[in-house]
Amino acid sequence: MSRLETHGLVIDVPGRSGGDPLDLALLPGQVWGVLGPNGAGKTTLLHTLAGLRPSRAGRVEVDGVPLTRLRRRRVAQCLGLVFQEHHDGFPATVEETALIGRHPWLSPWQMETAEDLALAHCALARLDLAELGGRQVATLSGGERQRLAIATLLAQEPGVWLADEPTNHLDLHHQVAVMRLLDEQAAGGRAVMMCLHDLNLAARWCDHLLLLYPSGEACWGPTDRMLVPAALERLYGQRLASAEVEGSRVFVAVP
Ligand SMILES: Nc1ncnc2c1ncn2[C@@H]1O[C@H](COP(=O)(O)OP(=O)(O)OP(=O)(O)O)[C@@H](O)[C@H]1O
Repeated sequence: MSRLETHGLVIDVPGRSGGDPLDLALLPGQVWGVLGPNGAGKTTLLHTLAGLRPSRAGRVEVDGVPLTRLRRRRVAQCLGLVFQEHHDGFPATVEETALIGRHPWLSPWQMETAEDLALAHCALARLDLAELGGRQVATLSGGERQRLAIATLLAQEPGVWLADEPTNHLDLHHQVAVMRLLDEQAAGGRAVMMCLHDLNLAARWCDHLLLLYPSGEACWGPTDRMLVPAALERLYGQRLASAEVEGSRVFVAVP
């Protein structure tokens, strides 16, 4: 189980002069949603948290240790990232791709063990991909490809899940299944942060929200304190109507 913290973190969004410093604590058991309009910096934030991009100021810490001091292998054991776009570098099957999730746990040149294979199969089955193990990834549909990315992270077993629009390309059933999976990960002591465009998924599944404005302004806190219609309307530059449905707040954009 890992704890991810930022101290005075200013993400490096090209062309943006400033940005509120972020002092976040993503704790085991928490599910954070990152909301903001296109270009606000959500992906940049996730990539910065994963150590894939330098920050402009401040630092990211995993379990109290600056990310920059950790070896990449250790980072990959602690943090897992579902990318918004999937680029397949070389031809691979679904099973081989899920097994990549086990690489942070193997020594250099070590072959995957039967246990690694079992974990990959279990992850594929959890994402309804058991039947597709032998298929080339390039032949998958968009939703299948997205579920494979999540299955690969499940096989990786990181303490912190960073997911960039995890419901991209997914039908309604699989959207709920993936949100339930992320919720279970948190219930099992992992920490989850995801970028979302769907306010209703954020309201239903996230216990904390970070609102990123295009200016670089940011605010964060428990979901019930952040789902203020006026603040959300300012965030998106969009009028919203809201209602309570089965105990959840639901938002609809009003043309
Ligand atoms: N390599 C780059 N060169 C120039 N501009 C970049 C680069 N990477 C990101 N940007 C810009 O930084 C801004 C933030 O991008 P980012 O992908 O973090 O936004 P986002 O909030 O995730 O958006 P979306 O909701 O569209 O996914 C955007 O305006 C984007 O065009």
